[in-house]
Amino acid sequence: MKAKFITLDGIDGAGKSTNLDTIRTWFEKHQLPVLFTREPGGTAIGEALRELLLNPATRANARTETLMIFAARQQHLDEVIKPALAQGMHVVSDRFTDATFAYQGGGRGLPLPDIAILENWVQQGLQPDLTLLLDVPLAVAQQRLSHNTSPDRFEQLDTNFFEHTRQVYLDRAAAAPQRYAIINSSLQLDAVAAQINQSLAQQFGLNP
Ligand SMILES: Nc1ncnc2c1ncn2[C@@H]1O[C@H](COP(=O)(O)OP(=O)(O)O)[C@@H](O)[C@H]1O
Ligand SMILES: Cc1cn([C@H]2C[C@H](O)[C@@H](COP(=O)(O)OP(=O)(O)O)O2)c(=O)[nH]c1=O
Repeated sequence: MKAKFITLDGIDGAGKSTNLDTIRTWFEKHQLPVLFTREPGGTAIGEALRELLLNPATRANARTETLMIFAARQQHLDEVIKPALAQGMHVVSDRFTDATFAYQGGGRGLPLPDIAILENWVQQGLQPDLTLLLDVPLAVAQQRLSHNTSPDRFEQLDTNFFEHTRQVYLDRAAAAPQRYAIINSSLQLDAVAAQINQSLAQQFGLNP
């Protein structure tokens, strides 16, 4: 079986961290070799850039921020993702380029075609086989994050920012439905897990 590249994305508070366990359990159950990684991050350079990106004291403008994210992504692809896929390991990345279109494009307002230029330059056509898009209305995400006492630089942003972010995710999923599974993440955890398991099973041609 050709190794698959799967990404997990969605606005802050959509439930990515929580549902990573569901994905781990699914791969264990089916005894498939898998590497879990994340963006920004996944390499020493990427984690150092992540620190900068998420630090509320950092004042990168939207273009600087985008270049830092793609710098981290280039290293992540070359050092981690492509070698793992070449060795037959499936890769699950907690966030990938959809987040840049959604946050830097939708949220910060950078033109989406500018982001697509960097995407092409860095990825050279490599795209995820499947993107699990955890979708929740903003009010649900905000309610779920309300206990968070130390929000990072992005989590401090306002409702307007996240409305646009969510909309870009949904637009991208609508434009390429074969690549995306939109997961209704406002449901109870077991119902969210069932949708994720179903999408993974379909991608691999296995039982949920
Ligand atoms: N389906 C769900 N129902 C109720 N609460 C949830 C659900 N999914 C996640 N949560 C809670 O919402 C909060 C944010 O979830 P988290 O997984 O950290 O989101 P993200 O990583 O996408 O920011 C956590 O407190 C988590 O326990
Ligand atoms: C990958 C990526 C992340 N981000 C932002 C979204 C998140 O708010 C933040 C960190 O990601 P996240 O994985 O949500 O971290 P945590 O679960 O620890 O809060 O980085 C972008 O703005 N653009 C990107 O391309």
